[in-house]
Amino acid sequence: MIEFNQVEKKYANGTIALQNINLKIEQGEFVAVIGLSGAGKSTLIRCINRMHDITGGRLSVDDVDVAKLRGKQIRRFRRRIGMIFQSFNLVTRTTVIKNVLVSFVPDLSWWRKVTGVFTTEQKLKALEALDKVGILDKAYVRVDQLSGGQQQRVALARTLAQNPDIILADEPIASLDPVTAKMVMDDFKRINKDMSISVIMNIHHVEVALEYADRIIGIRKGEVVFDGESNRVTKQILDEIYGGQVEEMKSSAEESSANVR
Ligand SMILES: Nc1ncnc2c1ncn2[C@@H]1O[C@H](COP(=O)(O)OP(=O)(O)OP(=O)(O)O)[C@@H](O)[C@H]1O
Repeated sequence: MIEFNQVEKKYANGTIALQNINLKIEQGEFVAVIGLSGAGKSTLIRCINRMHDITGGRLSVDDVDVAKLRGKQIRRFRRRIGMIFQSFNLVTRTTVIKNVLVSFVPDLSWWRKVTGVFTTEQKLKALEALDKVGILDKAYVRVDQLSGGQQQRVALARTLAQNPDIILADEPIASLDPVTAKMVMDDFKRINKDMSISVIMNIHHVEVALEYADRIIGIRKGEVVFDGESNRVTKQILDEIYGGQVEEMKSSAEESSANVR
């Protein structure tokens, strides 16, 4: 379980990005974090794996106080938490399978690190992860020959290969067209349900968030203003989260999906 207890995050320049955050996220939940740009969504999910240090309160993952982890402990802790970014973060000039195998580098003996020789078991695990996201046939294709959606699936496979308990996803579909975005969201949903991996996703597309996530956390100016099941989210709640800008956002989203078509 991920637990935020009166968490605060103040950046060095004095910006208070999060305050009074109290949340409990059980293993296996699919949570979407929504809110306006600058509301604190990225900060919230990046505190979970210590990409950002909190400045107040307590944040724990399975009773481990995240702020107290040091050196090797942080690296070990992060092995349990996959991270997916909008920009995929892949090495595009090499093959898909090599990108997935990267997740095993921390486990390699020093000579394997130097020679870049992976074990047969690791190669099989990498192929298995690619199969789980439906791109096994692309294993030996160079990443720069894949579409954006396929690249995001490679990133997802790389994360799956590390066998995580939690996947943090920071705007994973922001640079994808609506059809591809849906396929990637289907992957997240399947992984969440079949493997009981918690998914905590920061997402701008409200309709997608409501369709896929079981739980919505609405953030406004660094504070949680809504926390509940997706099917409880009303227009009034969205107005509270987005400060009455929902209609405006919907029409600009419709415009951009019309452009894609
Ligand atoms: N490294 C940083 N240093 C100082 N302030 C920061 C830093 N990162 C973010 N902030 C500020 O913290 C607040 C929350 O930012 P954050 O990126 O978490 O918002 P967000 O909801 O994810 O926004 P977006 O949807 O645009 O990504 C904003 O006011 C932002 O300007």
